[in-house]
Amino acid sequence: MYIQPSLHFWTGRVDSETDERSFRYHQVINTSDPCSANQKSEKSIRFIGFKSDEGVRRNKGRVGAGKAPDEIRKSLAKLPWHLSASTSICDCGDVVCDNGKLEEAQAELGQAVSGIIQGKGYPIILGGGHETFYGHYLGVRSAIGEHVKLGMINIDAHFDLRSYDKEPTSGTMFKQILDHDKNSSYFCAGIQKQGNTLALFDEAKRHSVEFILEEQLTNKSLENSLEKMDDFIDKNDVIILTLCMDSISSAYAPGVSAPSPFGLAPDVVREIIRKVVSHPKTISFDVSEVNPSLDHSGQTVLLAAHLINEAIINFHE
Ligand SMILES: N=CN[C@@H](CCC(=O)O)C(=O)O
Ligand SMILES: [Mn+2]
Ligand SMILES: [Mn+2]
Repeated sequence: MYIQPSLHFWTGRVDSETDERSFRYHQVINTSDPCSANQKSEKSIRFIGFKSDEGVRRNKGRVGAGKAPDEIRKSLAKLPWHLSASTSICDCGDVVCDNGKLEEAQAELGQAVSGIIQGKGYPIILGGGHETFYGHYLGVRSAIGEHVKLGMINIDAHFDLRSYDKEPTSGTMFKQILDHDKNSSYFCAGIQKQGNTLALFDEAKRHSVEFILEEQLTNKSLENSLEKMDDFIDKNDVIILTLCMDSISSAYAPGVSAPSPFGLAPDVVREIIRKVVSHPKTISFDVSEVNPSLDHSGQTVLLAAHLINEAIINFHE
């Protein structure tokens, strides 16, 4: 079910009502229909929420991620706005997963994402469990057509290549896509041996997945990893980015279904995001797996908001 956008959660401190250089997100954000054509702005960032944790429930995880979009909005609202007036930012509302109908909700998210891209906007999807990514993908594929080479970059502790024979979950999206879409390819940064069985590593090999282990993604060896990502970007026509918040160390991101004691440091994730979104081939970004009900003092929500802010500041810059 689609819910119209509202400015209800976009509130915060007002340093000035007239000086644009003092503005925060809540003072610049508008609402928009996902399918409305873009206004005159050079760059149009559009949020769409995906209120679902049905994929996590089916994957036997800890539910609560469906509550993340509004919490992330509340945190983002308060951040200073660093872009010029030529960038517009709109909230396009939410898609809600009702009565466990995940496949319908993913299709609906796909329609919203596709509408945003066709209107020349850049979708930033506020998940939701990581099943958000399947809807994200559906929308992008529908907007770009089936023949375009699509590179999917996932920052995650997990491959999410599980079998969907029984049903799709938050752990199956990449297998669902790679099994059917021969023009898509997959790069995963932050993979953990603790988070994936040997069988999942075999599955990754079968699908020619490129990946970097979490232990290889330290500040010291980041350059090398970023070069590998560059090579992946070069091989594709369009890039989409997804961040599974459980890729980040549980010291910084405790509010997730599957926490990672050996997860990535936030500044490493920030560098990867900067690198990927600054590339002109990148057209969309989602942040998934924030679970506000498991969070400590909202720190995972706040970190997600700060990383989204980084993506917005660096988009095609
Ligand atoms: N999106 C998360 N997927 C992980 C969850 C792992 C877990 O719950 O332990 C996966 O299926 O591997
Ligand atoms: Mn994960
Ligand atoms: Mn995941």
